[in-house]
Amino acid sequence: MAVYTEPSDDELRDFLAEYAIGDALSCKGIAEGVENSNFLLVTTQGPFILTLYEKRVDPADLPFFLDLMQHLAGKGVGCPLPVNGKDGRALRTLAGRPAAIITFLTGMWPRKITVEHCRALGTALAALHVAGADFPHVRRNSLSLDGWRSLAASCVARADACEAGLAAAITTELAELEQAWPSELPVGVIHADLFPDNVFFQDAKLTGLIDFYFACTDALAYDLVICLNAWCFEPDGAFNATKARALMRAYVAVRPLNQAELAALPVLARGASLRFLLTRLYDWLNRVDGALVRVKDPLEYARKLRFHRQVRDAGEYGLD
Ligand SMILES: Nc1ncnc2c1ncn2[C@@H]1O[C@H](COP(=O)(O)OP(=O)(O)O)[C@@H](O)[C@H]1O
Ligand SMILES: N[C@@H](CCOP(=O)(O)O)C(=O)O
Repeated sequence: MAVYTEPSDDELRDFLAEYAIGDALSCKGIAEGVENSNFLLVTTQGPFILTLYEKRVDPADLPFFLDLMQHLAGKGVGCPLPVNGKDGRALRTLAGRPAAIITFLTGMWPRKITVEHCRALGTALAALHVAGADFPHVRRNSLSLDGWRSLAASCVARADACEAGLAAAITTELAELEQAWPSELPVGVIHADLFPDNVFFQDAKLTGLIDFYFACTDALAYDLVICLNAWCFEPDGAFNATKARALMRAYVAVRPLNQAELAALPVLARGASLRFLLTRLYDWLNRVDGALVRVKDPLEYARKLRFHRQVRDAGEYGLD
């Protein structure tokens, strides 16, 4: 559950008075998510999502995220739309945090991932990359090598409290990725956090994508391996080659990978594992007292990292 900031009734009333979205009927904290405080706001015009942006979101990046949703929705990608206030602005302040209201997306995220979900995801991810090709803004990925370096520096001294040997594993991996990280791959807008809880389905049909608050400009194939990690491993940690093949093949049917991208997949997958290992480890080591949030398991990503370290080529992910 993620509610870090709870606006008072007065703050909420004054905030909603800036919008023409009907009268508020209820506003309840949402029992999901990790990064921001989210509320289901129901007005006489229907449901909306109210988000207060928290620690990992730089307020200067918010126009990028909100414009991106607008751009993608305009190209037919299912995603929420920012709601403008009476003054035409989507972004304002609530309870001392940057805040926005976005439209409510119907559907549910899948609790039990199937091969069909992975196939639909591959198609949707490629469509997102194609639709983002002419998005005019650029946002550097703050959670790539530079970000991993500083996260690792702030975590390694205490990492072995999570698992013996974790500090050494992180240090070794980071040093190797510094050498091997590819720099010549096709880049564009990536979602960068397309986990199952950010993809909605209704009756087995993918209805849309949410949570664009890590979106940035980076290697498109990196986005694909983030999904590979998040969707193609079983709860017991086993890699599911059938799900991987479905995801990968659906993606390349819309946006083929070039030879450099194919060759880079195992290294990119290691980077994607280290990225989520480090943010989870940071959150695990710095748990916020009293926050309604479920801290995710860093070791899940330590195990995925170990898996990718022994992968030789993209064939093992279902691509020849
Ligand atoms: N536009 C939306 N439509 C419907 N539900 C949403 C929408 N945005 C967020 N949610 C709900 O809020 C939850 C948390 O949102 P998310 O953006 O993933 O939060 P966080 O950025 O904190 O991880 C989602 O799992 C979903 O239940
Ligand atoms: N997906 C990340 C955490 C970010 O949470 P989300 O609710 O924004 O998807 C992880 O699993 O570590």
